[in-house]
Amino acid sequence: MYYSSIIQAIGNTPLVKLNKVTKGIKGTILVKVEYFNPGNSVKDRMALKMVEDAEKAGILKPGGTIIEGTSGNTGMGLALAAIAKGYKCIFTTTDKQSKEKVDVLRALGAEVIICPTNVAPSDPRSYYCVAAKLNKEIPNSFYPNQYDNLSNTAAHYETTGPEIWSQTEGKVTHFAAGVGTGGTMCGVSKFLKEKNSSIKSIGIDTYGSVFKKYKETGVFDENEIFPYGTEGIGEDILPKNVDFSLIDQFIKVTDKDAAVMTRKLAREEGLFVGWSSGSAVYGALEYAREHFTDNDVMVVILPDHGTRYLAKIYNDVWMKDHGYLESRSFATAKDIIADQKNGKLITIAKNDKVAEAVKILNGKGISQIPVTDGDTFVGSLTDSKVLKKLIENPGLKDLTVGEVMEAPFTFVGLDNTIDVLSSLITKDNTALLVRDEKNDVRIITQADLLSAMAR
Ligand SMILES: N[C@@H](CCSC[C@H](N)C(=O)O)C(=O)O
Repeated sequence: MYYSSIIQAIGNTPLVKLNKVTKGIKGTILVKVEYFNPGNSVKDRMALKMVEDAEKAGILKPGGTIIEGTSGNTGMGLALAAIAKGYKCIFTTTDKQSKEKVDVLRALGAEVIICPTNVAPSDPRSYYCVAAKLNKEIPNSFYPNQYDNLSNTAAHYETTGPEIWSQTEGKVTHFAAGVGTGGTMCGVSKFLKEKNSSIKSIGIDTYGSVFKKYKETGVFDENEIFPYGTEGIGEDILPKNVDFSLIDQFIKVTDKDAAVMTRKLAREEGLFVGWSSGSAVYGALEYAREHFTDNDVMVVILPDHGTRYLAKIYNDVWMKDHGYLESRSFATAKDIIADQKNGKLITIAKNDKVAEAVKILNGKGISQIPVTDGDTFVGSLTDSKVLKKLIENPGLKDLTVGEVMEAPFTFVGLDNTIDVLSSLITKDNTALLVRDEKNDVRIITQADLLSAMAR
């Protein structure tokens, strides 16, 4: 048996269990290793579909030129489709993307124009605008526009989703993927949720991108936008392929946590993957650590291959220059809880009275307390906020904790370093929770961080 062209080898990628980085986490975490596609990324699937749908619609004609704005991987997929079908390619990309990606695009015969990263999407210099302008100027050209072209979502609805369903024999309970154009996330989620509506979808976002805030508030907040390093996920626009109703929640992952996890995937699991794979696994494990039972099965998409990041995250000098590999060792959450005198977590039940909570806060000399409902952490109380509310309304003490509580404290990983932990403590999130090696939940407060820094 043989394929008549390399593009027929797209899809049917393997599903592999994670064994080491999941230590202490319940359930099963499986990764779909998309670098097995011929262009070494998940984007081959949608690139081929966008080209074939355009051909069917008569938008892409023989001898035509494909013009696309890409962080690299979609370009690779389009270039393969173009070679198989006889089209030319011009890609615009940004100056933050790795040199290896640009080199591969050029090796596949494409023309590549590098545009500035730090300009607004509507700026004529942006890679979106330059691609759109070239499309207007060049006769017989086709601009797929992967962000708003729904063939992108359809490709994953037709291929990636069904593969995951059959590879897990319908046992998948959760799906996690980085969100950039939104096509992978939403195509797979749509398919899986149609099969079993209780399947949860976790979108992985970056700091500097608008998705998480938009999902939680419905507001497109420009203050969320700033330059970030992670390539291929996160956005400063709302692509039409992102259907927020198909994504149950977003988790943001820092560039550093993603980079460090990517290297762990290579060294501990033998998965030589790209930077956004680290984001996806880091975020997925954060979710699983907090929510999973033994029966849960999560599938996480690993979008691309490590060769694209050899000069970046797989290079120790680059990692140190970016503060991702510390030459001096920073304390981690694990060190901080090991130094706590009394490790036992004090909690209050959601149905207890506020008066009882105040008694515990005073009696134990603590400033904040997590609120539970059975085994679940559903909220939090902080002494200064409770005091302020009681001054405004003394009758509040007879209400239940559930009626006055704030959002639950954020869960962190045992290996999070003090710099990451301190960035997560804010006036709205005054403490952090972490599961220790025995799976008991422990609390880390600002006072713990201060004493760790003093040491
Ligand atoms: N804004 C992102 C890229 C979004 S998705 C693009 C896609 N992965 C591609 O291969 O073209 C970034 O900052 O990288």
